[in-house]
Amino acid sequence: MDLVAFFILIWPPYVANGSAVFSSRLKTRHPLDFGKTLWDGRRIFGDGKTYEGLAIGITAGSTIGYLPNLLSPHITPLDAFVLSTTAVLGDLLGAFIKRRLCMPRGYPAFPLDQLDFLLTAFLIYSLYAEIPPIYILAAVIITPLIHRATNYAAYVLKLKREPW
Ligand SMILES: CC(C)=CCC/C(C)=C/CC/C(C)=C/CC/C(C)=C/COC[C@@H](COP(=O)(O)O)OC/C=C(\C)CC/C=C(\C)CC/C=C(\C)CCC=C(C)C
Ligand SMILES: Nc1ccn([C@@H]2O[C@H](COP(=O)(O)OP(=O)(O)OP(=O)(O)O)[C@@H](O)[C@H]2O)c(=O)n1
Ligand SMILES: [Mg+2]
Repeated sequence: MDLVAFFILIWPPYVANGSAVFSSRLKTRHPLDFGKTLWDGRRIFGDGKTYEGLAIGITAGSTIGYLPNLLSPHITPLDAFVLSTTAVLGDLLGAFIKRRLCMPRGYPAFPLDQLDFLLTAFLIYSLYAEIPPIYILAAVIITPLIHRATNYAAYVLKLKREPW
């Protein structure tokens, strides 16, 4: 397993998902679903998914997420954009599923919260590029542990309302 290639692949989705929480510091935010509910009376995505979070996640993931390639080129800027955009969309899909399961915003849903963004990014990326299966296995094992640590850090920094 090429550890550098592995890191370079998971970094754009990590940055995209991790940086979206910085939107919580903004004065005004706009929910992606405009507050609308579906047939079940539940919000489409909920207040935790905003245009601002989406924009920060895609921008940071495509830029900061690409930076390691300046030292060791493995993926293109377009790849970093695809991996970041699909990561934030995967997080959105996770929220959509949680709302359909009647879980309120912030309710813990293991392993959906931990893996929705990464597996969505990997799935879409693998439609046009190859991801070694061992990378997927390694990512599925380490990401929930890192997610726990980063979410706790985000909670301490008052970026998140829950420590999970
Ligand atoms: C590396 C190992 C083994 C452990 C990490 C230990 C640790 C405590 C790291 C702390 C990193 C840190 C200082 C984080 C600051 C707070 C922060 C931004 C947390 C982001 O976490 C939020 C969480 C939301 O997830 P959810 O929506 O699913 O609930 O995102 C989880 C993110 C990941 C699992 C990916 C891992 C993310 C990182 C390693 C850091 C993300 C990088 C950035 C945010 C880049 C900085 C961006 C800007 C705009 C400055
Ligand atoms: N597209 C996004 C993603 C995240 N966030 C911000 O980042 C925080 C943490 O994201 P996450 O943990 O995914 O949201 P939750 O509040 O846990 O909500 P959900 O139950 O819908 O996942 C959100 O509360 C929100 O402030 C955002 O504004 N827009
Ligand atoms: Mg969450």
